[in-house]
Amino acid sequence: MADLLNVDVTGRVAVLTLNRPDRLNAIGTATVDRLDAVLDTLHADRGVRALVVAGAGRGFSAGADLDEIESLRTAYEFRAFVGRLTEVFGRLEKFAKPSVAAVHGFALGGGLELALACDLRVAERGAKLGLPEMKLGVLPGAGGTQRLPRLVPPGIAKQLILSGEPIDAERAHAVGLVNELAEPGEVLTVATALAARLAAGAPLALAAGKALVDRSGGDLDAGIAAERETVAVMFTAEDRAEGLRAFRERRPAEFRGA
Ligand SMILES: CCCCCCCCCCCCC/C=C/C(=O)SCCNC(=O)CCNC(=O)[C@H](O)C(C)(C)COP(=O)(O)OP(=O)(O)OC[C@H]1O[C@@H](n2cnc3c(N)ncnc32)[C@H](O)[C@@H]1OP(=O)(O)O
Repeated sequence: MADLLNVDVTGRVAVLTLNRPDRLNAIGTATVDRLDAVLDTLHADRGVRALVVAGAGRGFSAGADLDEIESLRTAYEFRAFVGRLTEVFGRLEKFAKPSVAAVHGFALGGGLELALACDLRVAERGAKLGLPEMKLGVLPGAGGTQRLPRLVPPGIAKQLILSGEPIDAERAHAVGLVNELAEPGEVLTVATALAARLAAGAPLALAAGKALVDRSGGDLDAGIAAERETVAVMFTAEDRAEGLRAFRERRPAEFRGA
C-alpha cells in the first residue's frame, strides 16, 4: 500500500504529504496512526526544526474518511474514531517544532481541522476552506469548534460551522485563518520558505513561544508570569549567548538547541 503520509526532509524542514489522492486525502485512523509515528521520528531528529503539512493531488484534504465512518457501528466506535483524530491533531499542535499547513484546492472538515492544528497556514488563491459537517447532520469533531474561534472572530467561526459552507483562501486570509496567500501552484514553495524562516529560530525559544501563545487565552497575569519565568530560564541557554554573538559579529545565528 502506498505510504499514506510521505515525508521529505530538505535542510531543516520536513514536508509531510497526505498521500491518498484517489480519496482526496481523506483522513482515517490509518493516516493519523502514520502521522503519530512520523512525529515520533521527527521529534528525535535534531536536524529537523520545522514541518510543512501538505496534500497530494487535487487538494489538501476532503476531511475525515467517510468510508471508515460509514463502517462504524456504535457511538462508542465513533467516539474512538473521533478521539484518535483529536489525540494526534493535538499532538501536532503541541509539537515542539513549528508546523505550516500548505493548503491547495480544498481543506474541508477534518482536513481543515488538521490545518487548524498546525501553527500557521498558507493557502493557494481560490482554495476552499470549510467545515461541511453540518451538511452531514453533525458537527466538526476533531477540534474545529474550539480552534477556529481562537483564530477568527466568533461570528465568522459560527458562520462556517453553522452554514457548513466554505470560504475561499482570500477571505480566509482576510479574517486571519490563513497567514499567507500563494499563487496557484506555489503553495508548497511559499509554505516551505515560511517554515525555513521559522526553522532558523532557536529550538527552545520556538517550543516555548508556541506554548506561551497557545495559553494566551487564559489569565493575563498568570500568562505574563509564565512568560517571565520562561524567559528568565532561557538566559542560561547557550543559544541566548549565540544570538547576541551573531548580532555583534553581523552574521546569522547558528542555534544548536542548547
Ligand atoms: C456516514 C456519514 C456520517 C456523517 C459523519 C461525518 C462527520 C463525523 C464528525 C466527526 C469526525 C471527525 C471530524 C471530521 C469530520 C469530517 O471531516 S466529515 C467529512 C467532511 N468532508 C466533506 O464533507 C467533504 C466531502 N467531499 C466533497 O464534498 C467532495 O468530494 C469535494 C471535496 C467537494 C470534491 O468533489 P468532486 O470534485 O466532485 O469529487 P468527488 O467525486 O466528490 O470525490 C472524489 C472521490 O473522493 C471520495 N471522497 C471525497 N471526500 C471524501 C471523504 N471525506 N472521505 C472518503 N472519500 C471521500 C469520493 O467519494 C469520490 O470517490 P469515488 O466516488 O469512489 O470516486
